[in-house]
Amino acid sequence: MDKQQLMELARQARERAYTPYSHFKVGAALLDSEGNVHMGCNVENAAYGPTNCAERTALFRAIADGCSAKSFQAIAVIGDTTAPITPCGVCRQVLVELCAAEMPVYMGNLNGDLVETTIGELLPGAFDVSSLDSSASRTEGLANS
Ligand SMILES: O=c1ccn([C@H]2C[C@H](O)[C@@H](CO)O2)c(=O)[nH]1
Ligand SMILES: [Zn+2]
Repeated sequence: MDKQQLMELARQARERAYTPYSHFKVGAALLDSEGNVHMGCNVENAAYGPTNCAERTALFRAIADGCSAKSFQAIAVIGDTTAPITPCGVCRQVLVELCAAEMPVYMGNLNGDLVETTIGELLPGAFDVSSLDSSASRTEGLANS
């Protein structure tokens, strides 16, 4: 499965988006370690806050289907944007949690533009599991005092 094929699946996932409020449809396709693809779309809510982005829908589906964190090969995201769509901050945080820093992230639009990056580039210096290490916090606390 190449990046164009994964993007085409994201494009198909986008058609299923539930967007009665923004009318802004987004699709995502997440390639797992076995070559299976988990598709996601954004799902909005009248209370706005509970809205789930396409990227997180795909990631959470894959975890619920039994995939391991950090085992994914790539994710493609597509929206009807002038420049290729870029994941929101909340999705970047979830991508950091569940994907390897160097995993390819393909960002596209309906015109066929495609930009490739990684979650490490999208969210440098992220707060992640290593940030919760209490001995590291203590060491930094001592260094800062
Ligand atoms: O990368 C993105 C950016 C936005 N959205 C959704 C959230 C909301 O439903 C709509 C408008 O922000 O697009 C996504 O799904 N993914
Ligand atoms: Zn998001």
